[in-house]
Amino acid sequence: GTKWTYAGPEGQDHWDENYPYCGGAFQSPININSELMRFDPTLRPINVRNYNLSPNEQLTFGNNGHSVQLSLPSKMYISGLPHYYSAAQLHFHWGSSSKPMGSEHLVNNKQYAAEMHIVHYNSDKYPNISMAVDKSDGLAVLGVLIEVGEFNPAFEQFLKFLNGIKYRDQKVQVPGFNIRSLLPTQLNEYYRYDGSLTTPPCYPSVLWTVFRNPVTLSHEQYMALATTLFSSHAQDSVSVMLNSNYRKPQPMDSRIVLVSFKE
Ligand SMILES: NS(=O)(=O)c1cc(-c2ccccc2)cc(-c2ccccc2)c1
Ligand SMILES: [Zn+2]
Repeated sequence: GTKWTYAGPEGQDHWDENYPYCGGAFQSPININSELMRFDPTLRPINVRNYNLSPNEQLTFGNNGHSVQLSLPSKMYISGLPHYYSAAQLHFHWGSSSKPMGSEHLVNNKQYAAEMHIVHYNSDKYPNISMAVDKSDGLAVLGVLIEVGEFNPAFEQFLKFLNGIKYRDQKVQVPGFNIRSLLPTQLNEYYRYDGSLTTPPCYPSVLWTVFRNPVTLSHEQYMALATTLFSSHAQDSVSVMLNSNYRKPQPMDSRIVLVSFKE
């Protein structure tokens, strides 16, 4: 597709000029506001399956110019949702060194330092993610809010490779590890709503699950994520830093947020 950025002439306020869904309904992210929450006792804990990957498995960790993403094998899946959803990839959104606030979802107007998304597709109905990405019941994304605090050894298992993917389209292979260790302890406490991809083409195809409890990165880990990467290619004459890669909160329209916990 055409180029898009988070700021400037191809920035998020212009995405709808080339990607009409970005100006449509059911967009993500949102500000998850207490007034719009409704407790739903039917919301089951999220079950993650085959997330404990062997170190013999190699995962591709790459800089796609808009984020860093880790490819995930489709044998990983989640249940406890209306369908089984198989994993495809995980990636991040973050702020900058001067502004350590770059999460996409806000909770009662609080923006966190960063956010991790684990993208899954409805493998009951679609053979692969490309067939699922633009279907209303196609995707399920797990959102994990990230705040600066304790050092996180789980994240270190791939953050230590960041220097190998400083520039756009660079990739490295990283040994598999337990992806469950990236998630918060309680997978039974989360926010649920119908939304979209938070990047172009913004298809309204995502069943969002944002966990209530954040995980932490140390200040050094956060700064590594926020200051190492470029959105430009290694050979480009002009280097462009990759940071503040988050979309602003979108209109709720008639949506409410279902909540799996009482208080
Ligand atoms: N933020 S997100 O979860 O809505 C998201 C999902 C997918 C996605 C990926 C595969 C299949 C289907 C959807 C890709 C991105 C993305 C992030 C940075 C750069 C380009 C694309 C972002
Ligand atoms: Zn994302």
